Amino acid sequence: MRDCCLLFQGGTQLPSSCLRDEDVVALFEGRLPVSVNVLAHHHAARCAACRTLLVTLAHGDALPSDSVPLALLPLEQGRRCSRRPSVPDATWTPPAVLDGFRLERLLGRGGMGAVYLAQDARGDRRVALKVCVALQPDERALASFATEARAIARIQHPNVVTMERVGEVDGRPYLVYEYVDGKSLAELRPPLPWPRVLDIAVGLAAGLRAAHQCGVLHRDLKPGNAILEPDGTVKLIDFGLATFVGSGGTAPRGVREVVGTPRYMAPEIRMGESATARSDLYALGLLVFELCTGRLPPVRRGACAAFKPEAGRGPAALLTEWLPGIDPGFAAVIACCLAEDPSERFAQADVLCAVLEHVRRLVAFQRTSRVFPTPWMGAGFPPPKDEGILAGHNVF
Ligand SMILES: Nc1ncnc2c1ncn2[C@@H]1O[C@H](COP(=O)(O)OP(=O)(O)OP(=O)(O)O)[C@@H](O)[C@H]1O
Repeated sequence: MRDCCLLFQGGTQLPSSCLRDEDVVALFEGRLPVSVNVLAHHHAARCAACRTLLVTLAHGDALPSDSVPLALLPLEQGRRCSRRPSVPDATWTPPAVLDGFRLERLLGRGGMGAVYLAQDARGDRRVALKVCVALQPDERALASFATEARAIARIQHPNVVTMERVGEVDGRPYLVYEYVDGKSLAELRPPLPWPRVLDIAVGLAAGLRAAHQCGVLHRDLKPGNAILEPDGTVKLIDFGLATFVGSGGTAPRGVREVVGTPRYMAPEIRMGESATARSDLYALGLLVFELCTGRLPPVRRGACAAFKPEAGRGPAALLTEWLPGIDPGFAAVIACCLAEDPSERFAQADVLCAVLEHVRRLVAFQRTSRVFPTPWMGAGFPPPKDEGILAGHNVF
């Protein structure tokens, strides 16, 4: 039995004792005001008992009997959270030391905040710290920080950035993540060799699979929101526009909302439909197509302002035309993600992930078979020297 709680009496003081069960339930049901939500996470960051409880509940292992299932939480009803605001002109400058973290340099700045490379309080580890730098943080920015904290706290996976702490300074929320020492996919110069992109695609799909299995839709997958480490591991970041899905796999619908980055939005999202796992898979398909070819498939605007592929030239045909050496299985998988009709895409990220892994195994097998000839290989050996998985491409 945990102690009684001072946290929500007034909601402004820093919590000094543990979260009550009803407060934890309210937190997961999205009923806590954003400012109190931040305080709760702040407390949990320092309290092992509450952190364990939150993480356990977030993974759906043990729900209090009177709570609704996590998968049914009505989190964003009524909130209009369309696009991110553009970077504000006048911004707040954080102090050199923020809540014990020494800020070393700016890593990136987006619509919701600035991300710094920082040293943790003991000075022995580097972290990435995102802080809201708007002069007057509005409800949308605060909601984005709270959403990101809740989303990433649920997911523990090597292809998703890890959240280490949530806090608030001068009324501004901040988030502390593991520092991913690599390049965002937006910093790479496509086209990349397609076997390399196949590896990246497997990592992205595995990260999405982990998120979807925890009931989280990313809704803003794009090159700037994935970081590639030198060893080839890719990690999803920036869950500020995420949402939480019901058992049907569809985001709850409040007001009509168009969420995401227009360039990578699925056609149904452009038309105001709710996000699903399949809309995340569409964004993944576009991203992978762009990495392979250096451009997006040509589109024409349809009557409903949805993007439609040019007649007769679907993504698979374009990929094989632009990249004659691409594995046809890989091209078909990308094309399936890019189907205009969501029902023609893979139903779930785990299916996509399994298919991509299968394609990668086949491609590797074909290449090793050619390197190590067997009697049934016939006259085509040796194969032409080309790029490939075995050649160990390095995009850095
Ligand atoms: N954990 C991390 N490790 C290393 N770099 C990071 C990390 N998180 C973010 N960054 C860097 O900071 C940049 C901005 O991060 P992020 O996308 O989370 O901010 P944002 O304000 O939500 O941006 P946007 O509005 O463009 O999506 C990223 O593109 C990346 O370069």
